[in-house]
Amino acid sequence: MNEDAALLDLRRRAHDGAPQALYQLASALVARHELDEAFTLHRRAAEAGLANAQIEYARMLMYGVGCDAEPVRAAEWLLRAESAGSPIASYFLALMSLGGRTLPRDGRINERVLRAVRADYPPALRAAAVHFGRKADPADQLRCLQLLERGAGLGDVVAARLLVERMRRGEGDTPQPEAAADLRAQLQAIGIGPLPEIVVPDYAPNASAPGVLSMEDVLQPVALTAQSARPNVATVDGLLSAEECRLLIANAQTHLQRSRTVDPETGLPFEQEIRTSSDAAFDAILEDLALRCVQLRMASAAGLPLDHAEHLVVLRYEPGQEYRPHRDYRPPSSIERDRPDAGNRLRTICVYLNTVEAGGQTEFPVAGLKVEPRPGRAVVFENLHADGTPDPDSLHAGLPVERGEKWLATLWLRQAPYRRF
Ligand SMILES: O=C(O)CCC(=O)C(=O)O
Ligand SMILES: [Fe+2]
Repeated sequence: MNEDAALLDLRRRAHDGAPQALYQLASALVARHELDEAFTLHRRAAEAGLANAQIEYARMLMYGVGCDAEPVRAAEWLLRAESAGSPIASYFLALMSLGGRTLPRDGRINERVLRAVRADYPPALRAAAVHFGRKADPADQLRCLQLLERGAGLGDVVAARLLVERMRRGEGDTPQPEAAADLRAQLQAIGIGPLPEIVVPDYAPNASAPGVLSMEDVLQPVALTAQSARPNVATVDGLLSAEECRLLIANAQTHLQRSRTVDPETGLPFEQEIRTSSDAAFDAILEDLALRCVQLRMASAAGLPLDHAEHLVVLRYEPGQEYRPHRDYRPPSSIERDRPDAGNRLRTICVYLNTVEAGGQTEFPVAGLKVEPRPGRAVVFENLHADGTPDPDSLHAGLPVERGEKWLATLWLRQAPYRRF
């Protein structure tokens, strides 16, 4: 059956309003980006009590897909699905609660993640694996491996890639080069190549007790080292673990495109020679719990709540590629087009994700400062003066990569909330 005939068939079956048929039709319409109709159909199936539809409807409300974002209503629908027994609803409630805006950060976050882990929901397995992977206790390291294995076994390609790296390197257990090579070959067969070699020598393991899942660990304060007062630049080593760096790269690889910048005249994005990297911008709807945790860690190192952040961007520079001197604050025309209430870009945090063979430093010419890329290291800087006006001294550049490649994760944080949850 071709696509249109399949859709026609779904329409015919949904005609009498059976919730499962409405849900299936709505899901097919989402895949075809026919979002307004999908939204209405998911709502009807949700109202008829179908838990999967309640979750999809809630997700559309959460992210503002096919509608205006209404996180409070999204949470209400998730609570309904959760009380009907859905562990996936619990997972999304945990994801929302961690943001701390729509739902409180209470003791239920971990309980909810655990419920989704026990139900073998792959995104929950992945997030829990990355969490336990940051704990020093050998039992937690083993737990991380087991969770990655479960996820990989259920078809989670990112979990499989993280697992390969651990097995090859003997992270968390003795090295298993043959099993790693087997799994790598399976991934290669579906077109997925190896991740860069990443070691973070100096990251601080999570401080929470061994064996305990404590997702709020990502909010722990970190001590920054001042590098310059004018402009205000600080760094912290080992903010992200090797696994978190790999997670970002693995997620970004499938979404890379040529980087663009904003035209100061029109406020519209365009390609130009100032920025020659490729990047992946993570739309809110691409964000899962593991990615959200990494972003929370970054925002909290930058001293601001995650809801001040624009979308996460992961950049890849190849030899010769660079980001020429620029400032991150945006021209008024561009702010007007994109959430003016959130104000301008107050602060930037960039985390280096891999070892660059040569080049690729972040340079702040006014301070005469060059920050060396090193996996897990973050650089945080102010783009505005204390009174909120643009600080031209915040000029900075990603120097050309000379050898190897450079992967970088950036969050631009606005003066006021930008995200809805
Ligand atoms: O590549 C770098 O080191 C700097 C990146 C940067 O300036 C940005 O993402 O805004
Ligand atoms: Fe920048």
